[in-house]
Amino acid sequence: MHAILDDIQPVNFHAGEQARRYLDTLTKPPGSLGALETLAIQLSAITGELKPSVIPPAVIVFAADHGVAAEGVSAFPQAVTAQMVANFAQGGAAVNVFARQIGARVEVVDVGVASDITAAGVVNAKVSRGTANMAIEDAMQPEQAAEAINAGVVAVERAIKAGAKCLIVGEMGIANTTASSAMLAVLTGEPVASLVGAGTGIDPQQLTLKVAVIERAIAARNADSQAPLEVLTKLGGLEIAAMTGAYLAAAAHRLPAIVDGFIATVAALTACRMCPAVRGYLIFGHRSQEPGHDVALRALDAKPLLDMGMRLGEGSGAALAYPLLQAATAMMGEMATFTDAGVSDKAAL
Ligand SMILES: Cc1cc2ncn([C@H]3O[C@H](COP(=O)(O)O)[C@@H](O)[C@H]3O)c2cc1C
Ligand SMILES: O=C(O)c1cccnc1
Repeated sequence: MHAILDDIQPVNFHAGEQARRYLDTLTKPPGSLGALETLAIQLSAITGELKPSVIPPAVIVFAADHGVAAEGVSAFPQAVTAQMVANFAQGGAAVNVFARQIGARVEVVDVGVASDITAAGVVNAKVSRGTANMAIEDAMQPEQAAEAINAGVVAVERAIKAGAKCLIVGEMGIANTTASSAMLAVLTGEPVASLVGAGTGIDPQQLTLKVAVIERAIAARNADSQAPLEVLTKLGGLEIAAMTGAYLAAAAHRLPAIVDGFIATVAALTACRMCPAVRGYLIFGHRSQEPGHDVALRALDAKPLLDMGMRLGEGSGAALAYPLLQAATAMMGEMATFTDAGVSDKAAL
């Protein structure tokens, strides 16, 4: 993991500036394509290329279970994690559908599902059978968190070898909004009640219990808010650690990564706290309805591309946003310049 941190360089500011200047030579009023222009500049800064490609995208879903599910913090039983892994493997989940739309394969990586996974095609990188219950003990041991981070790094490097030019990571893990909320409260210092949401759809009574469980876990684990790895280890999850590793690897390999919803953004915040240069490689796909997502986005000074009222995870919102990146790169690659098209620019009037 230290090796990957050493490999991360800031995005190429100079390449971004070149893209900004080139955009104003294209046949449109300067700045008229708005956020698409900002996106094109960022993609040039990430890749160092004036006309980069984001094709093909890779979708990787990390799955793991959470000991804290035993506290009754989710609307669904823990067994759903493994059942959804089988569904991903069969191509039937929302993220499979959206991945097919964008021409991406979905790789499913088991980093810590609590039961044996028999579904074909699932990558076995199981670190343990779920985390420990953070209300009672540290969710992970430091070596487990490191192993899960490394599973994320390895998965991204596998995707790059297969030709990936853009990364979308998602997650599946019943009770992972509880783990993410606990991490976020410690990392930002915001009150737990201000960022906890309904996750899979718990009722108000269960929500009160969820807040209490998280507050109890935070007090008992006593993680140092300035030590992101410790926060991840004591309060996080194996799939959240793998996602953190995936964002670190994307940055190290200068690969644009589209961040999904609440859980993904907490992993992204963790990666950025570990290495602030990661931030430049991240594009935020959508705004989740989970209240903590706004807190996490603010902590990263991030503005998501889409606002669809979604609250699913799996990488679904990031996959939906991907065509906007394609549009940004196509604009750079295919639009005529004022000179090429013989269109008068403002300066020529
Ligand atoms: C069928 C089903 C499919 C899902 N796909 C993603 N999640 C999402 O819901 C879970 C987090 O919510 P909580 O913390 O309330 O358990 C995660 O697994 C997340 O990816 C799902 C949840 C369910 C039930
Ligand atoms: O935004 C998310 O990632 C999310 C929200 C609720 C449940 N699962 C995931």
